[in-house]
Amino acid sequence: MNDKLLEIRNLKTSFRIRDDYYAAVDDVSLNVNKNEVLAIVGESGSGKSALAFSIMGLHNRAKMEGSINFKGTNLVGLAPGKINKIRGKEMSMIFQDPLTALNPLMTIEEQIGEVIYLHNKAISNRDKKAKVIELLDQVGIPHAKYVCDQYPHELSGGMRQRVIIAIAIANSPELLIADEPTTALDVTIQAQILDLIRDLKQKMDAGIILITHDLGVVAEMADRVAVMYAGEIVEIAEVNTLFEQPRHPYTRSLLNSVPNSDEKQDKLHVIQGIVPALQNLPREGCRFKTRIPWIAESTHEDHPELHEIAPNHFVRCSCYEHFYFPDETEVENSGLS
Ligand SMILES: Nc1ncnc2c1ncn2[C@@H]1O[C@H](COP(=O)(O)OP(=O)(O)OP(=O)(O)O)[C@@H](O)[C@H]1O
Repeated sequence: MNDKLLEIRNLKTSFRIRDDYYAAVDDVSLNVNKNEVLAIVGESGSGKSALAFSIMGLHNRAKMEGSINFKGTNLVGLAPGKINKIRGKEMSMIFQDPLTALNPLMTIEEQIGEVIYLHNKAISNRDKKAKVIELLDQVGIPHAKYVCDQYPHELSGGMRQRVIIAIAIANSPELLIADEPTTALDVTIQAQILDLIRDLKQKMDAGIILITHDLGVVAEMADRVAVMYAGEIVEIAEVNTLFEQPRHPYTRSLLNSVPNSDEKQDKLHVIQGIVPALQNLPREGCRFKTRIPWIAESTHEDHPELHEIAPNHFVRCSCYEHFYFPDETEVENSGLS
């Protein structure tokens, strides 16, 4: 049986800034299988949302190259009419911020009902309402009939996020993209929402792309993890491998930034700096080079590629073989402190 749902090859998504195009997603290749959670992690600005929006066909003016094969159809360059038929039905997205994703002027029933109707115009009002109530029940919203007539501002943050999830799963999508689905929520609600997503994966056999800053969530939810830096995937591996044997300097830095790490206290835990702005990204050589200047130039590849260093474990650039966390003198000497 072929479990492959999504196959992305050499995807490059570029935005026009003034007179030029700059890639926010660069040479990304990955697969997502049915009944699998692929987590995508990386700092702010690394291109996670740009990748998610590329898959969903939501970038109106970006230039897209490469391919996004979803169940045998290449979505890159697909006519808007065709992608609209897929989006919201076969693939859907849980957005970061429930307040901006919901229409403040429509009731909950109208919003969920609209998505159901869009992909099934023959449905009767009665069946549509029954389906809305069933979905609200499914995402754990109590008093579903009453909530149907409420507006988004009348619900708590956790309840609004559940509505967003109800909308995303209304047509039983095979691929679900969740972009920071729990960032705005408190810890208890967060756990409930994650349970819900896990449930969807199992019950609907869905493939899930989970974008998050939270490595605790990754450890709990993901089957595989892709680490993005400056638009590129720098490491991709099964979740246990990634946590137990991280190889790329950036992955090692991300993991060391988790409190209570076991790494020795006399070493710097976190690599300084931030992802450069899109126009200033280094486009030649190893993009992480400037953040680890104590590592010899000669250890980087001129054209870093992803290498399969063990089955299903890919790392970009050979610098990982020579990487170590520096002591403070080395950082001072390198001018980074
Ligand atoms: N529509 C756009 N036009 C121009 N630049 C954009 C656009 N969308 C994103 N970018 C730029 O692309 C880069 C990647 O942004 P993206 O939002 O994908 O990062 P991210 O990893 O999702 O960050 P966050 O975790 O903060 O959401 C950033 O430099 C961002 O400024």
